[in-house]
Amino acid sequence: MSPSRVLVLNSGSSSVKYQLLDMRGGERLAVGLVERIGEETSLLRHTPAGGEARERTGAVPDHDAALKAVAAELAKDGLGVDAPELAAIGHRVVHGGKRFTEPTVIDDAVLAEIERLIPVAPLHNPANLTGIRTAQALRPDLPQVAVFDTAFHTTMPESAARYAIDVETADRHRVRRYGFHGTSHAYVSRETARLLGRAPEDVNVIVLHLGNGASASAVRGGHCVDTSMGLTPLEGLVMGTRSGDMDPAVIFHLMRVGEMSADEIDTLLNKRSGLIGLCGDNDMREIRRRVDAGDERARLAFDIYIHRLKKYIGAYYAVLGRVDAVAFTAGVGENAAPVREAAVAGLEGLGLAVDDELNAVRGDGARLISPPDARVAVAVVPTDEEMEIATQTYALVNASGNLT
Ligand SMILES: Nc1ncnc2c1ncn2[C@@H]1O[C@H](COP(=O)(O)OP(=O)(O)O)[C@@H](O)[C@H]1O
Ligand SMILES: CC(=O)OP(=O)(O)O
Ligand SMILES: [Mg+2]
Repeated sequence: MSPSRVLVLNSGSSSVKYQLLDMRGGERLAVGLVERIGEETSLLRHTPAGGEARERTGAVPDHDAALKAVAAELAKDGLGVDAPELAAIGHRVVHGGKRFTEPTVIDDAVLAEIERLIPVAPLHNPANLTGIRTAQALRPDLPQVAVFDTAFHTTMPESAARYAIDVETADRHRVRRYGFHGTSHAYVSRETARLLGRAPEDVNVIVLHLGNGASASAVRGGHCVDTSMGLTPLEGLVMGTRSGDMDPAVIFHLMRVGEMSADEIDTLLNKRSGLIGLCGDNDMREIRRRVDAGDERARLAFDIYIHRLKKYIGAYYAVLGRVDAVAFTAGVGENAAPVREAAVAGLEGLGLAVDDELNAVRGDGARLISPPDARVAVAVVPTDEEMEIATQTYALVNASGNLT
């Protein structure tokens, strides 16, 4: 039988999430993550199918070491990357620029392009590259496939993708809005249509991907028509550590009056802003705990986060004209009922409402949280970037005869 396993690596700025899947039966053989890479207290959590989770703490200095540790854990369960059943390794790559609109088998030219795009995804593309190079070293014979966060957004019309700046300057430097989290927006918009019992072509959805990074998208009939992230994953919503939208003149002001360098401002806006900059915490669980305890700074941070989210719901409602569903996903969207409640509060005029009891239910699958008679469905739809990457990777290696 031809090999049917796919290993998926989702390398973030300080973490790696991974899954080993058997695509013939759609079975998850192992899932895990390595967190706090580069710190003394890195954590590896590995869960084989049907088995107990194993945790290890201790310094994991970089992504290369993280992947080697992952490979060692897989080997303990007889699922080592040297297994002949492995068909391919699929990688989440955050920035694919304009060139990559589809999943792509990685060769030297693809690697060079991902590297060239580092300045516009400084937190993500370097980690993605390390993941690819380490995986290539472990299995040089296997196809390695890149699935790009930007791909789903390449259908955005020019009116949404262009900034209103001088066209020649923008084109010379490839300045435009690319959008990110596309694998998640694609998967969640499709799953939302399925939840409604309708074909994706017939459904307009606003997807709110609220993780540590966060973005919104307007999806019309299965195609993205607008999204909140731009040239880089800094634009748009308030995030864990990123500012999202602001007047670009803030940067010149900080340079001229604050005497800060471009690099200092880059770090400020990407790593010391958003929720952590506003209140010192970027985890929504901790922020809610502080809000409930009467902490004013946490309250203000929460209110700013919600205000921005609400503005995007309104904007994308106008972009789409008709909205069938609003879907909440990722760590915050799937778990934080108070965020969902506050984001939709007061939007009854748009046909949007949340049922308090349904919203409070904790569950694993996709579910509606709007009242049964609501004009627009509000849903919690868990994302599964790893499964989507595995599906696309497996389809590509089968189609291109790359299976060994
Ligand atoms: N039970 C929960 N309640 C509220 N927020 C949560 C919960 N679990 C996770 N989160 C939030 O989700 C975030 C992580 O989301 P995730 O989608 O995993 O992000 P990323 O992929 O960017 O690392 C955490 O920082 C935290 O704010
Ligand atoms: C693009 C992006 O912001 O990704 P993440 O949410 O994983 O940081
Ligand atoms: Mg994520």
